[in-house]
Amino acid sequence: MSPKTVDIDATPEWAAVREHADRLRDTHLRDLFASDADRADAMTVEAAGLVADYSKHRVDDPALSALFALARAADVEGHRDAMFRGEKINTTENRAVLHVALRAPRDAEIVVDGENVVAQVHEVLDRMAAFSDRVRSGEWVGSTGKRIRTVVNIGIGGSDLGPRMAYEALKPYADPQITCRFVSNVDGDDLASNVEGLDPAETLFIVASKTFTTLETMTNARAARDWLTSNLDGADVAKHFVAVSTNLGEVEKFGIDPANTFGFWDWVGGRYSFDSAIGLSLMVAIGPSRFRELLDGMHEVDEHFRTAPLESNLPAIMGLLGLWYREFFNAQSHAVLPYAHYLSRFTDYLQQLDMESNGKRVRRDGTPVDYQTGPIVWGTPGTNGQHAYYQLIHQGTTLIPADFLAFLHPAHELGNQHDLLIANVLAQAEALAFGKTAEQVAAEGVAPELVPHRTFPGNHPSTTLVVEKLTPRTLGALVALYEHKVFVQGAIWQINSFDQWGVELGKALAQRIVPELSSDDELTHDSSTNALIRRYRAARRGA
Ligand SMILES: O=P(O)(O)OC[C@H]1O[C@](O)(CO)[C@@H](O)[C@@H]1O
Repeated sequence: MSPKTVDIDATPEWAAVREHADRLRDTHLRDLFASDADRADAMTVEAAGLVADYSKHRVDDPALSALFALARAADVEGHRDAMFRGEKINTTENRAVLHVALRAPRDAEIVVDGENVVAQVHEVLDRMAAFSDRVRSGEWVGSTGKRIRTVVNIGIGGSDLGPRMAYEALKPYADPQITCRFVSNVDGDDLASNVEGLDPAETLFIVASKTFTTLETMTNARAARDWLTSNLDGADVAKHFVAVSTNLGEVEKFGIDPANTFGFWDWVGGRYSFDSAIGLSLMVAIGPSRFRELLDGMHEVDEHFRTAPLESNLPAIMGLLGLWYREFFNAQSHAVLPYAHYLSRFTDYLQQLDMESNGKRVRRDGTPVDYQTGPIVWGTPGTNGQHAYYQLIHQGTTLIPADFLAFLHPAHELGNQHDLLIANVLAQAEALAFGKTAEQVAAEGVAPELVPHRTFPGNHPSTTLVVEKLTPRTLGALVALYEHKVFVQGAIWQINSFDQWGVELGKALAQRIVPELSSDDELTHDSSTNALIRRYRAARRGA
């Protein structure tokens, strides 16, 4: 059943949130903290080992109550329950949205079209585990009898970003005997540079594609097969290629043994799929039991999201705070700033999760939105960003709400380096919130003409997420937290967060341009595109 579309910005709850935003527009975080000694304690919530301090946000209790009322007016809880029940809430594709089933325990039951999908999930997980164990133990060998040393995942978007991010994040837990590489771009330099120096006899390719028709992935998969067969005498493709896909027919046509194909289902969206068989490369790297820990961390957050009242529901709180700034404070973007070297790919991953889900301009019923939807998500691990773009967050003219991610224990203890890292993340959140007044600057004896330059306005909001340590379990919990945050926002904005029609036009135009680049056919694009194609034709003919 399709959830009813509500004119959310015409509701009294929306108007009430706007009133609170107007009331608080000129209130400084300094004053909010000064007037409430318990603010930090009251605005800290814990779920599945994630502790979130959201006290450095420009809200007070009445504003938060209005936001929770808005979530209820949008029936966030009803949408959430419909998702968990397996209803086809992806209405434009008539699909259920059940990534939560991917991490459900073996004895759980979620029925879609008469089938308990949890049983299917565990059947595939068991096959993935058996395969991973064979590769990790050296029992799986390539054509010449050598064990596998490198796994190359070929995929793009959701079939790349998740396993790539998690492999980087969990490197300290990975088997040192096997290295994973990730090839995604149709730019031939990606594949070429990634296979450089590899021994094909010890290389296993995982072709990961939900549809098994994606131009980039299929082009790279064919090129990888050519590389294998031309560099390894008598190569047996079946021993060096496995596939992950929902399209088993196309996989077989490619020449991959169905026995070495790991399926998933149309109710798993690409950007919600790294905990399905799409995570096979990760499972090979970290092993099945650690992969299970990751799934358990996700499940713990699923249960929190499913059962906690909105007032203590972490994804709901983060989603509502994001919406507060996006719509009522004109914030265009949201920074995610992990103070963890191994989370180098986390924000890339979140970009697809958030921007492909909520970068929408029509509501579920096809009517246009007349309010802001998904923000631009960006960021890199600290402290590098501090020496690059933090200047703009501190003193620029744009409001950029941020999530700081801090871990109490590092993977490697090197002197007091972890203290230095943590001091930096705490200092940044503090500086952004409270700034430095002109009076404070002047009192330090700064020359009057420099005072404006050295003044920090502050009042920049952030959430600090504190986690014990980056482990498979906590990584899973973090990913599920952001998945559900995106869900909450999409539900309030009345959009379908689970389709991605916006990527289609460019794909279709590229298919049209490909043959034109190597022909003399008359061009019928706009004058700019025509001229650019002619320039390319001329350069390539001269090459
Ligand atoms: O797994 P596939 O089918 O190759 O698709 C890859 C990606 O392409 C998209 O469909 C569009 O970018 C993503 O949603 C998806 O993750």
